[in-house]
This record gives sequence, structure tokens and C-alpha cells, in this order.
Amino acid sequence: MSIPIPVSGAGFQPYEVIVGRGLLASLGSRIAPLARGRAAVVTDETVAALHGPSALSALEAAGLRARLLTVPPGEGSKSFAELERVLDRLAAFGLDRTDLVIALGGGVVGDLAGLAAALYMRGIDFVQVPTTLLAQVDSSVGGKTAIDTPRGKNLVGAFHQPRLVVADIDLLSTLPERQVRSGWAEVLKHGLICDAAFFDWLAGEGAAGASGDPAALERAVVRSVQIKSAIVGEDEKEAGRRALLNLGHTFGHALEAELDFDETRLTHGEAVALGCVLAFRYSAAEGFCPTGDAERVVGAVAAAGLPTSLDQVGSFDADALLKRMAGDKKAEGGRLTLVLARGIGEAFVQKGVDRKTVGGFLRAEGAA
Ligand SMILES: NC(=O)c1ccc[n+]([C@@H]2O[C@H](COP(=O)([O-])OP(=O)(O)OC[C@H]3O[C@@H](n4cnc5c(N)ncnc54)[C@H](O)[C@@H]3O)[C@@H](O)[C@H]2O)c1
Ligand SMILES: O=C(O)C(=O)C[C@@H](O)[C@H](O)[C@H](O)COP(=O)(O)O
Ligand SMILES: [Zn+2]
Repeated sequence: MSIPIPVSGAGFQPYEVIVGRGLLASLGSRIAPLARGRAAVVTDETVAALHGPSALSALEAAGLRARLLTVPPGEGSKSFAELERVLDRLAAFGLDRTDLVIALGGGVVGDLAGLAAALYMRGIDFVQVPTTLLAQVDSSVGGKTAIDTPRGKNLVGAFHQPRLVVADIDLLSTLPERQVRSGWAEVLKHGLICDAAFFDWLAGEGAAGASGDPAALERAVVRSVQIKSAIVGEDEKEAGRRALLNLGHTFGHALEAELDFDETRLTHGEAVALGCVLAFRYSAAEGFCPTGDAERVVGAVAAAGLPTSLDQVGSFDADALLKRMAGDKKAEGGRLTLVLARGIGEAFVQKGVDRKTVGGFLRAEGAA
């Protein structure tokens, strides 16, 4: 059985996120109505070895001429160098505007291939086939595409919505445990933003999903996509409400950048988990949110095997983190914007946050 979740908004063509099991085999027939001839499947070397042949056969069975374009696995591929290589190979394959880019992989592949699709011939269609939990619950939906630069995370990118997202839960069976837990952080984030009942389930019975239980994972993916698609539909370009999806990211992206985007030390999901803890602890310290709610967040994050304190991750300098945070895309005129909370499921956007207060908070949390 598959569950289609519609994504629609004022500024883009509506599309569906299809969530279910065993979907890769029917990829060709689902995609065929969108492509006339060629499909360039951008993927990473790990995913290519595991799922590339099945994806290619499914596409070829539907009459598409498909080719795998691989990049090295990992955050390092969200770079100008890999973007240039992908664009060059799209041209070498002879892709035209009636053809399709397919992103088969995690958030790294989705962000990179999506940006390549946004740029190639000034924009061609693309489809997301997310293979990590993080990509199924978050990055494949909503059209944010990007690469990093040494100065910041996702600093160069475009909004380019996919035409279709096919999230096959079965693909998660090959995912390393650390990556399942990493994706769980973005699932928890969705509950923390606006759905306290969903968070209660994630922290209770649903917690089995963080260890890979397929039924819990499917429910977590469906609810996450419903939450994300509703927010994106209201505010595609992050003029307001979409910034809520950045809960935990102002702290998290700064930590990732300070660690040179080295995911062997800190994955994006781990950074978001710790960022959510910091956002709730800051909200409690500033009197916005009950301390008990911040403690529940720490408990759920720890139970999923994700970091809850700075010292578990590395040594950080508060001023260096503040400088990174001031370069965040939500910052305005050098003043910080943070996503804070009045409680679990009640996130809000706070502009003009005082840097000194945040600096004092980071020092109290263990930064030098
Ligand atoms: N665009 C958005 O809205 C958005 C949202 C959240 C995160 N992101 C971005 O996503 C990226 C993180 O994505 P990620 O966590 O998926 O990391 P990732 O894409 O690096 O994948 C993690 C690892 O899992 C491997 N892998 C992928 N699928 C697999 C499978 N089915 N079986 C075995 N191994 C598999 C990959 O090769 C890689 O080594 C970050 O760059 C982050 O900024 C973007
Ligand atoms: O879709 C969104 O909007 C998000 O913020 C989702 C985040 O989980 C994701 O990491 C996103 O790429 C962050 O965007 P950025 O604008 O802060 O780079
Ligand atoms: Zn994220």
C-alpha cells in the first residue's frame, strides 16, 4: 500500500510525495508520465552499489534511457566542484528540457542534484527518490536545494520544487544505524514545531523507529511529510512560517561549520538534535518555555542516541559560534533570528535576538 501526500502552494506546480514499501520496482511507471526520453539518475557511490541497478532496471522497463551519475558519498559533495561535474555530465548525456534529473540518495544527493536541475538549461524537472530517513522525512520535500561553501552551510542554492517524491521505506533497511538516528532528529523536530501529540508518540511507543522498526518509521515519515508539506505550501520561500522548519538549525549549522562539515564527527541530524536541545534550553532560560518541556526534549533526544550537550561533540568557542550564527540565512543586519518555543509543539520565530545573551547561554552550556 502506498500513501500519496499532496504538496501544493501558490507559487509552484503541485506534486505528490508517495510513501510506502516496495515502491522502487514501480519507479519507471510512476516517472514515465513526467519524462519523454532520458533520465539522469544522480546518486552517490554507496547508494549506486546498493540500489542503482534496481532503479535503472525499473526506469528502463518503462522505456526511459537512464544513466547513473555518481558522486562521492558525504557532505563534501555539496561543493562547487561536484556541482560542476554533475552539470557537465548532464550535458554530456545530452539531456534536454523535456528530460529528467532523478536524485537517488540522501539529503546530500537531493540538495546537489536539485540545484543542478535548477541550473541546467535554466531549470529542468527533477524527481526525488530519497534513500535515507532524513531525506524521506525532510530534504526531499519543499524544494530547498543547495551546496555549502567554507563560509557556511547551504550558502549557494535555489528553491526548485521536485515534480514527484517517491519515498520507499524498504530502502531504509540498508541504512546504517547512525544514519537512522540522524534522520530521527528531523522527525522529532517536526513534532517539536507544531504537533505535541506526535512528539508524545515519538517519545513513547514510536521510539522504536529510531532503531529502525519499519512500521514506526512509516508512520514517522508520513506524519513528518504532512507537517512539512503544509508549512511549505503556506510559505514556499521562507518569508515567514517556513522558518519554523529551521528549529535547531541556527545552533546546528554553526556547530557543523565549526567542525568543517565533517560528518564523521557530527552528522546534520546530530547537529539538529543538539540544536533543538539548545533552542529549548535557551527558551526555558529566557522564560518562554517550561523547564519540564526542555527536559523532555533532552530525554527524547538522548533516548534516540543523539547528542544532548556540546561536550559530547567537541570543544567550541562561543564567539566563533556566534559569528557563524550571525551569517545564518535568517539573520537580518547582523542580528540573530532564532526559532524558539513556548512549549513542545509551540515553536515561534524570534528576530533581533541579543548576541550577548546567546553568548552567555553558550558559555553556560560549556563553550569557551
Ligand atoms: N533541502 C532540505 O530541505 C534539507 C533538509 C534537511 C537536510 N538537508 C541536507 O541533507 C544533508 C544530510 O542528508 P543525509 O543525512 O541523508 O546524508 P547523506 O546524503 O550524506 O547520506 C548519509 C549516508 O548514508 C548513505 N546512504 C544513503 N542511503 C543509503 C541507504 N539506503 N543504505 C545505505 N546507505 C545509504 C550515504 O551514502 C551517506 O554515506 C545535509 O547536507 C543537510 O544540509 C537538506
Ligand atoms: O525545509 C526547510 O525549510 C528547512 O529548514 C529544513 C531543514 O531541515 C534543512 O536542513 C534545510 O536545508 C535548512 O535550510 P537553510 O535555509 O537553513 O539552509
Ligand atoms: Zn535539517
